[in-house]
Amino acid sequence: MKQMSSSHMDNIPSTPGKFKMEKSPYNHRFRWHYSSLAKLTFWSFVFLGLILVFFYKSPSTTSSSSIPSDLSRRSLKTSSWGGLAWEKRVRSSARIRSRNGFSVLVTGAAGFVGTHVSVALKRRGDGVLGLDNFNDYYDPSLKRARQSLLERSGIFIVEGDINDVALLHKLFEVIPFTHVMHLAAQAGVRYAMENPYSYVNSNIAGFVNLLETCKNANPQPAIVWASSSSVYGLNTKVPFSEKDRTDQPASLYAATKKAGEEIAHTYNHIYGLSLTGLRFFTVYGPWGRPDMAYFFFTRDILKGKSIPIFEAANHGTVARDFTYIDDIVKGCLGALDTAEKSTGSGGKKRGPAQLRVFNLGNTSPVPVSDLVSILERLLKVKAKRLVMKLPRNGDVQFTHANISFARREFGYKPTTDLQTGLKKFVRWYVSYYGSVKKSDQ
Ligand SMILES: O=C(O)[C@H]1O[C@H](OP(=O)(O)OP(=O)(O)OC[C@H]2O[C@@H](n3ccc(=O)[nH]c3=O)[C@H](O)[C@@H]2O)[C@H](O)[C@@H](O)[C@H]1O
Repeated sequence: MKQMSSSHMDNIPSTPGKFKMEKSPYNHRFRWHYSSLAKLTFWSFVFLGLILVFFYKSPSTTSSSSIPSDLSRRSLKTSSWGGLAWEKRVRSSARIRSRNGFSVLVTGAAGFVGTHVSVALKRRGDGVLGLDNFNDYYDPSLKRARQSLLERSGIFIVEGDINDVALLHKLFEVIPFTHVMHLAAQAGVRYAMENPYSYVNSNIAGFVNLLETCKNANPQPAIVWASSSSVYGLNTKVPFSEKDRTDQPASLYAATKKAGEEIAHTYNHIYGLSLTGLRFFTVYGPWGRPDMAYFFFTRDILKGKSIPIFEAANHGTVARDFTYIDDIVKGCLGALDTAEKSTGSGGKKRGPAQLRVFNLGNTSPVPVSDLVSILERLLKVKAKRLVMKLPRNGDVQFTHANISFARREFGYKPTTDLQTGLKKFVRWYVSYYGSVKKSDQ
């Protein structure tokens, strides 16, 4: 904004050079007054124009957030909320319909995990309100389709951003949420090299905004949020345990999730917020993310395009502990159900509060080349494999979860193997995108 106004001002020729002296002093005075008036009018218009431009460009006139425009370019632009009808929809969506049910704010509700978790919560009678900015990191029409799915279950998704402080404040003013399921994030390991600020904006600034609102809320909600298996970074000891070091992230994505875990510690320590971080291990399934390998491999195999399969040095196997979405949903609900209440109120801590981190994985890593073989069988199409060296852009060679902690705390027990889960994914993929030709996402 500042830049715009100064460059605009630089383009206006300076008036003294243009000022033509008149012989008569009266004339002169008249000309001077006339000129001053014209100048005053002119600058008033410029000023008014700048104000108008500011309000037009501003994402929400009620927002007190001051995120630089490049950081918020994919996030705040869709914000539209407020009004009586809007409030009515919010209340109806968040209404609890079962005894001892929760009222849960689900951020990232139009996302892959967010959609599945929201439906599961609603189904058992909890009140669910979604929040999503519908950004275009991947095809927003898939997010809209998920939104329609949620609407059919009576779940309203507020269109807005976790960086919109005024919006978050308003939501907590309307609904005294008992829980927040925080799944809004900038995901994807490799994209962090392309758009690093998006990770800082969503995974750090957005998370802090949310925690600020939660800490001031009365009552404070308990928060369960999505961390990532990527925090184990370059660790070589497997399976990964929550007790292992997490100080050598291999991507900015991982670093922002790790930062989230430290930030969670701080808000728990200072304000008594109950916080549970879930380290998801490569979640896949129907309604999944098109930026993930299993998803775009399916698309490209069907199209007859070659697919890049990474391998480590000396033909080393690259493998992931792929975890099916239904197992992840069970883990999310288990974490919510065992989350203790926050202990603070109105921004003040009243006692120690719960702080937890859990691995949610499948406990059986599968090489990426085996994933491709399963897809080939399910799709009945031979893949054009292009074996490539694992790029040095954030990928790690291997992930494997130790889940004993989640099993002990809330009986987490994944039951879907990759073959079964991919079968369900492929069935969904074909029904959603129709024929091969139409699968042009
Ligand atoms: O557990 C997590 O915390 C993360 O999981 C997911 O990251 P990843 O495990 O890296 O998933 P994904 O990209 O599907 O690659 C899968 C495999 O295919 C390999 N891979 C990938 C691309 C390619 O072109 N070729 C290839 O072989 C690749 O080397 C890898 O071995 C989420 O995206 C991330 O948001 C985060 O949630």
